[in-house]
Amino acid sequence: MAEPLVRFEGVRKAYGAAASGYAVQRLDLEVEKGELLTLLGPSGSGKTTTLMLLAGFEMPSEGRILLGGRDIARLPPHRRGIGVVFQSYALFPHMSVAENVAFPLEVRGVPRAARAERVRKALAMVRLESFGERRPTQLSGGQQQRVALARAMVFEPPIVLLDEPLGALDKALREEMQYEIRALHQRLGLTMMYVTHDQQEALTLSDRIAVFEGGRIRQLAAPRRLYEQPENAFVAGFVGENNRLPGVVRSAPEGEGRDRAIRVMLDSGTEVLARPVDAGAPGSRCLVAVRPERVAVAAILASEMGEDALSARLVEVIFQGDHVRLRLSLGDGAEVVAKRPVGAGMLPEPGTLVSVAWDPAHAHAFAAEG
Ligand SMILES: Nc1ncnc2c1ncn2[C@@H]1O[C@H](COP(=O)(O)OP(=O)(O)OP(=O)(O)O)[C@@H](O)[C@H]1O
Repeated sequence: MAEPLVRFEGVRKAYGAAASGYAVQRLDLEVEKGELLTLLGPSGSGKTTTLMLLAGFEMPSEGRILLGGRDIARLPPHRRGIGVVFQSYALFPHMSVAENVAFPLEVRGVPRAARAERVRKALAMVRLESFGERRPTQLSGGQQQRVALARAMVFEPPIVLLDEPLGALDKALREEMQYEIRALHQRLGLTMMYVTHDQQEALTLSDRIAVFEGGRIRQLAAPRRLYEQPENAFVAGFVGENNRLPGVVRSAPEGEGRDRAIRVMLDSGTEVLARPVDAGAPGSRCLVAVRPERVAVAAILASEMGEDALSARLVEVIFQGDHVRLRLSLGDGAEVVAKRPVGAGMLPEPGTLVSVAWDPAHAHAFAAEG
């Protein structure tokens, strides 16, 4: 195996005394050359700290960080040769767009003639060739962020770090920029480490996603795997939408492969089959998670639908453009949401007694957390 471009080895970071806690708990993480790795997690989970440790703006309390196989502990930020893009564009207002992009070349002593050509190329990469003479204030937010990207890439750094770079943009522009960053990453084979708390953004952009919680990585996987096979209740709840049904494990696993299942008594009073992920032994509390798009709803009584169907009352139908959401009450306060494409058949009236069911292979049973 080729040496990863970046390697965090047992890295911990406490901002104050260790007794007051670690912002990053114990990080072992590798970034491969040419990959776009996203750090995803709620506010305060340690994503920015991890990025700052790599950029050199913070120092680890323990552990090592290697870049290209070399320990970078003693290198100040400007000698690490890493490109950084922040949420606030941090462009120099008194300089033109071209001067902003030329700045990293200037500090690295690139001769003037070579600078002009590289600036032109970098601006072309972000489709701003004709904007070189403008001031940053004469650009839209999206354009300013593209200048910041050009400035971070112009000196061809081995890795570009991006901290919520699209956080200040409106939704439409954010989505457009996501495709643009992805295209740049693929076309140029750039290695990128990207911080966001927006799971949709992470799913769109990433080769792999590291899900952070409380300074730890809870799962590191490709987007599809993360979505379809979350390894714990936290990831199941944070990535994509999930119905979360608390209950108690009733039986040890039976069956093999896709059919491996346990029985769970839901708090709402029904027993269901689910695929065990990290659920404990019989008697322990657990959480069954089912994606709304996996919940089938039929306007017949549960007893007619099959032994694993639950009976529910349709509470509300919410129109959401390309799909409708059905809110269903299981009794005892428990609710399930189902998602259906628009035009997928007649819908029962709110108030109707219906049945809901799902393939047990799509119901994941996790150990209850917290
Ligand atoms: N300079 C600092 N001094 C002290 N504590 C800090 C400092 N920076 C961050 N922290 C703390 O470290 C923890 C992790 O913060 P960090 O900014 O890395 O999280 P994050 O996941 O990037 O959050 P956000 O999405 O809100 O930016 C938090 O508890 C935060 O309060």
